[in-house]
Amino acid sequence: MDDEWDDSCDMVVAPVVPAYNHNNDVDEGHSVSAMGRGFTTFIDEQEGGYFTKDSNGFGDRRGRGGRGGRGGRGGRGGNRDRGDYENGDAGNYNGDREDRGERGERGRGRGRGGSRGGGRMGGGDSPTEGDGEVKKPEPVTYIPPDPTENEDEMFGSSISSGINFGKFDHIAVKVTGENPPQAIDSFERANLRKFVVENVLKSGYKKPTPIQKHAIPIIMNGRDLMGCAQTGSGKTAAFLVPIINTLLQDSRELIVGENGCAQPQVIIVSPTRELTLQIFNEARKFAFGTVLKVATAYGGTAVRHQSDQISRGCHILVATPGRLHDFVDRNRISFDSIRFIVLDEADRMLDMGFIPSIEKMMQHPTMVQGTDRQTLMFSATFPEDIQHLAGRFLNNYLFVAVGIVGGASADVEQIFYEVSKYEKKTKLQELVSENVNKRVLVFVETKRNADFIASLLSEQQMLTTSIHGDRLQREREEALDNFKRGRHVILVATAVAARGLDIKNVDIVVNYDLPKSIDEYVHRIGRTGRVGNRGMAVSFYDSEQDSALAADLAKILRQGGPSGSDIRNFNNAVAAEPGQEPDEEW
Ligand SMILES: Nc1ncnc2c1ncn2[C@@H]1O[C@H](COP(=O)(O)OP(=O)(O)OP(=O)(O)O)[C@@H](O)[C@H]1O
Repeated sequence: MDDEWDDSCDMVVAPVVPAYNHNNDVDEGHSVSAMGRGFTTFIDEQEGGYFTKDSNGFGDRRGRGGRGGRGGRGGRGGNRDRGDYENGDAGNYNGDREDRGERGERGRGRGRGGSRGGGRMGGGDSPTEGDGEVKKPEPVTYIPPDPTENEDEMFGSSISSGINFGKFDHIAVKVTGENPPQAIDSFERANLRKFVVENVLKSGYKKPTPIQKHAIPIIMNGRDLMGCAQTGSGKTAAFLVPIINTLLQDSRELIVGENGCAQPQVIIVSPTRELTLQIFNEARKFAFGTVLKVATAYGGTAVRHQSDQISRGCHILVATPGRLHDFVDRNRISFDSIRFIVLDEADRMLDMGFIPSIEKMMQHPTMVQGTDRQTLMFSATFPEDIQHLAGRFLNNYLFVAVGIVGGASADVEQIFYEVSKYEKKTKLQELVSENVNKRVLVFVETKRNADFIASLLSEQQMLTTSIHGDRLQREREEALDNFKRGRHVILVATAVAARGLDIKNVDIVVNYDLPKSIDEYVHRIGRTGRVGNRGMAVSFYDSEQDSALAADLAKILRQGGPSGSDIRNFNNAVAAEPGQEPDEEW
């Protein structure tokens, strides 16, 4: 029973901190004052129409979603990524102690003051109610739908490559480090096993992208890797394909220890639950038809359910750090058999919010030596200070940079409107009415504003939903699914949706509020214009709020990246591709 599981939770209770008097609830994963949680335009399927409610969009279940831990403020320069990597998936070991962030599932219906900061496992996820009384956390009962077994559905999830896919070949690639292996130029000639090639081809991949051309042989040759390539350029397959191939080529016994303690051979960690779920589905796809078992562990879901799956043994575990540590602390997972560790969105995973979790994993007593495993890190952005940190976990690694490290996808047209905060609403309304039936992803800074904007657009008869850290996990997954399937054409999101999510046909990304860091901007606009498809990003620039970002934005618009190259200054940096940087029209 989940209850038992949760009761035995070794929770450290943070000291009671007076309610933080936040301004309009910047979405850092802490509590907001009471208000409806989440907004969705209701789709009345029976009637075939829709109606809207100005409630929380979920009938009378008005309990607040509680809080997760503080998302951990970005390391560099203060407010970096102060977003919604929330509900405790971010760092501070609140982990899935984050589950308690979901206690609103039972609808307590009262707001709570947020405890800011946070010590170990307390962080923003203290079980105190603001009155100093310690409440027993309610267990999370959400069991996500079983992953599809339908082959068409499984392989149909990819975004089809677009008109500019061929131009990937013109992007300069730099590979630095000792003895890089030769890049591949086709999946068929990459010495991959039959099943793996079949699964790649069934996914609709005809040619590898530049990061895949380099990362696949590097990983198959047993090397560690830091890989940097623009958003939507196939980094996920760049690590999954060679890992799965290696697991099949050099198979090892799948071990489940005493009391169902699983020993995965691969751990892939990512900063958000939705991204974790997406990578899990990708891994299932590339491992389809093989003996490999893939499992997932992420917060906001019933622990027992995931625990049962994992205890059957898994070669590959895709997890958020919080839930991963919850399982590790309870001896449900150990690192004794690890062969690969992957940090996806690695710069985020090594940022202040997550670094304690990553260190905890890397230094865990059961973790194999760095030289006995491969450690792989991927992101579209990789600031130098984070690269320094990353170096601690890597062993004689190769660094692959496709194009400019931290550069924006050249397939995204970037448009800016200078608007004051009072004009934003009208401008957004105009924009969506000029783009009826287009799929629009709107980023806002606060959870409260996400709901507000979603309800505003719904009043305009736009099928709109929202995703943010105050929504229950079930609601978050439903919102994303409805947006993916086109049942809702507008998704209003906080930063929780900024990284990694691969959604077909996102026509326009709107930065209703610009983010605080340029890297975050690059990730957000990268939700459109993926795999050679064209996309558009419209940003509302408020000179009172956003001037600190202006210089970096100008750089990005000139197609320059903010973050440089391999910090190790290898002399052997080679432009591995003959091509030049793409010209203007790119
Ligand atoms: N070689 C390929 N040919 C065609 N499509 C591909 C290829 N590789 C990946 N894709 C598809 O491209 C899309 C983007 O891939 P993916 O999500 O791995 O990008 P990413 O580089 O990780 O982006 P982000 O930085 O935003 O996380 C996916 O739908 C994926 O299935």
